[in-house]
Amino acid sequence: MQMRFDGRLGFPGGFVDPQDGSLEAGLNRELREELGPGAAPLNLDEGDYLGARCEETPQRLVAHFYAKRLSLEQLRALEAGATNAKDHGLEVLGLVRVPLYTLRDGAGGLPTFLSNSFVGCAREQLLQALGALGLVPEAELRRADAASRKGP
Ligand SMILES: O=c1[nH]cnc2c1ncn2[C@@H]1O[C@H](COP(=O)(O)OP(=O)(O)O)[C@@H](O)[C@H]1O
Repeated sequence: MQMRFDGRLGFPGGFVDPQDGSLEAGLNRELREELGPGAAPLNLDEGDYLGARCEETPQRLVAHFYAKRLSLEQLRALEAGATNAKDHGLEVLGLVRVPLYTLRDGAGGLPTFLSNSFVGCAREQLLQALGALGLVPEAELRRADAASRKGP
């Protein structure tokens, strides 16, 4: 995920421009702007689509969500290039890895990460992506979600 200019966590992405031609073209343009030219090989397509959520506040919008599983080498290359991205230091303050585990105290790791502030529906999107990509078992996701709502 990324730390945004407003101090909240969110996903790389943004508004589609009329010139983009398609949702995926807009998404891939935004990824290059926020993650740098290293994002070009990612080339997300319709097969990576996970669904849409609607938002009424602070503005009415439909948030389309895509997720793609990367190899560790691909992730490292992205991270290494991200500080050269056009938006780095402006809209994007840095990339963050998400802890995919829960520590023995039942709170450290994913539950504590989920207690951060997220923009829009990004928290729900994160849980959806971790399940859909098979990165965290569904039962563990539900436990982490519940533990993070309980607080310290
Ligand atoms: O990662 C995300 N997941 C879901 N919604 C998001 C995410 N990032 C931004 N949004 C939503 O998109 C809208 C615009 O976001 P942003 O603040 O980045 O654009 P802006 O700079 O044009 O205001 C906000 O309503 C926000 O809730």
